[in-house]
Amino acid sequence: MMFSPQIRRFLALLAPDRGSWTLVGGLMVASALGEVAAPYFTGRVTDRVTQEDATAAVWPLVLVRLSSAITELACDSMAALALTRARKRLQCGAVAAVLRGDMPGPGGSLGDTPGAVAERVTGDAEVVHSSLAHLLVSWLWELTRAVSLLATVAWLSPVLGLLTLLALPLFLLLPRTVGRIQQDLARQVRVAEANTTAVALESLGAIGTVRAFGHEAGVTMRVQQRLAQQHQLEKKEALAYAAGCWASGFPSLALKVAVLVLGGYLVSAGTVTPGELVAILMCQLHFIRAVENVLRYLPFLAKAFGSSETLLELLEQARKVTPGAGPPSPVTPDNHETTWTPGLCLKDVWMSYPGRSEPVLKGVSLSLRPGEVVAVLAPPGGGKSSLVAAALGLHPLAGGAVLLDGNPVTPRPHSHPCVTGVPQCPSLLSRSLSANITLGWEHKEETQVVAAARRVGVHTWAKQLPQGYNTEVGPRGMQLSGGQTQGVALARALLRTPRVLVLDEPTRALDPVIRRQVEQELLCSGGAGAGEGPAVLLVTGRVALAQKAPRVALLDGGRLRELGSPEELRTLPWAAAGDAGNGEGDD
Ligand SMILES: Nc1ncnc2c1ncn2[C@@H]1O[C@H](COP(=O)(O)OP(=O)(O)OP(=O)(O)O)[C@@H](O)[C@H]1O
Repeated sequence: MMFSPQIRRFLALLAPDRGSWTLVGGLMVASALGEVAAPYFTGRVTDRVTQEDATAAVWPLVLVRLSSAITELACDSMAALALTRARKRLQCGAVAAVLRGDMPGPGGSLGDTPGAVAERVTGDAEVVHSSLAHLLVSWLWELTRAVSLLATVAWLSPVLGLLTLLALPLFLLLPRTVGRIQQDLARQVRVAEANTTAVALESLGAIGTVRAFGHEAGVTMRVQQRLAQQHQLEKKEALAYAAGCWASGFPSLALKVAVLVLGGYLVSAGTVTPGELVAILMCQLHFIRAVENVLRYLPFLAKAFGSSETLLELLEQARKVTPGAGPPSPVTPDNHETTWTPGLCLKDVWMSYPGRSEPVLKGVSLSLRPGEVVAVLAPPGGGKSSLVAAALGLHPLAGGAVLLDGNPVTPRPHSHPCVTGVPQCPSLLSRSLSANITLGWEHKEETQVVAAARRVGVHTWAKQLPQGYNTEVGPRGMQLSGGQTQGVALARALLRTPRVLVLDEPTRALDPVIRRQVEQELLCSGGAGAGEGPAVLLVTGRVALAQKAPRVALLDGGRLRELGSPEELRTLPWAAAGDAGNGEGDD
């Protein structure tokens, strides 16, 4: 049977519980027999009312109804459990796919900030679960009842069964059209809600800056504009809902009249007995109610599907990206030829951002042998962080390749990180200082953690904390200063003894004394000789730091040019003014 992509995605979500759902279906059909029993046996009693054994038809009715009630209870419980498992799968799957990079994270279609992405993932999954927990099971009940009742009518009188069947398109077409409109609107409303939340979170996150610059009115207006857009969509959604209710009521009236007229004729013609007509009329009444309920639940179901669509669509894409054999490299296009060279090699790397007409990296090539240190100097906005993201394999490339010993660089979970980086704004998690340094490498000895911390000046302040390395750093490391956070990120990278260290303005937030120590450490961590220690790619806007490196390259306008020697920096007017532009004095 052909389903719409939306239903297919939803069924894929329920598929792992297909055994439970098959049992739920079986129990539903068994229970629906109880619904059919009432009209059927009432008809039998009507026909036998003049006979002595009229009560003989009553006992089966009682027994069938009783077992039907028990079956219904078992069925509801099983369905509720299966739906809870589906919600867990949806949430865990989405979070895992975002973390793996298979699904867009902040800045993608789920939202601009981590808060917006989290709100979409949990919010969408919650809406789907709460709607479906109430609706899907009830809807399936009504559908099963409707089918059983229609089958009974057709069995008692094929003509009246056919009439009922012919009336069905009237039941379906009108509400379906309205349902589509509702579904579309529901999706738009979810997007508008997420946008409003993103704007509110952004404003609250930057409340200090907003107040300092007296921009409260502007921010409030922005939030109001988003709310107004959302309100407009919700009004349309309410109108569509009212239209949906009307569309589900009108066809039932038409069917009732038709069955009464034709049924009366069939009794007078002797085709059906009066008892059978009573049973048919009762079945019809229940059938119409069941179909009305099926249709009444449809808009809500459509809304639930609409709310989950983006998430399910992205999960489906994520599944296609990762077919069984492990994730492909997110950075190296499939058809790129690889050649074996030791160390890190950026080969003709191109990188673009959506919505930006010009590539941010244009054919960047650079190789670092083990133990080599290369500084890349770039002006503000010159593409430093983009180059670092490319070197770490964190951003898809538009062209070219990033290779380590001839193999594409891929951030793989649970494997030894051969290429490690320190971003310009490192992230800490709400854990202890020690756990933030080890982060995923909990097997490391405390002495190793302390040794790494000593190398970057973290030990000096860490030992003064109330619980030393076990001190909690607070949500997102809020209890540490910018310089301390940068130190932790550096210790984290060094602890892993990587083959390549990629550093983005690694000492910017450090105080001058520690900065000198750390710079010395980083510039020497390459083993001070080719072939030993990690290769270090040091990306910076500070001329004074770049000058200390044995090899220097300039990144400007997306293109990389390596200088003959660091001394050449003195001859560049742009570079000479660079540090002043950064607002950071040289040592
Ligand atoms: N996600 C993004 N979407 C669109 N454009 C982006 C994105 N990230 C960066 N850019 C743009 O790409 C260019 C390079 O950005 P990048 O952050 O790599 O520069 P940078 O040298 O690290 O900047 P800074 O000196 O501020 O650290 C900038 O013009 C920036 O506006």
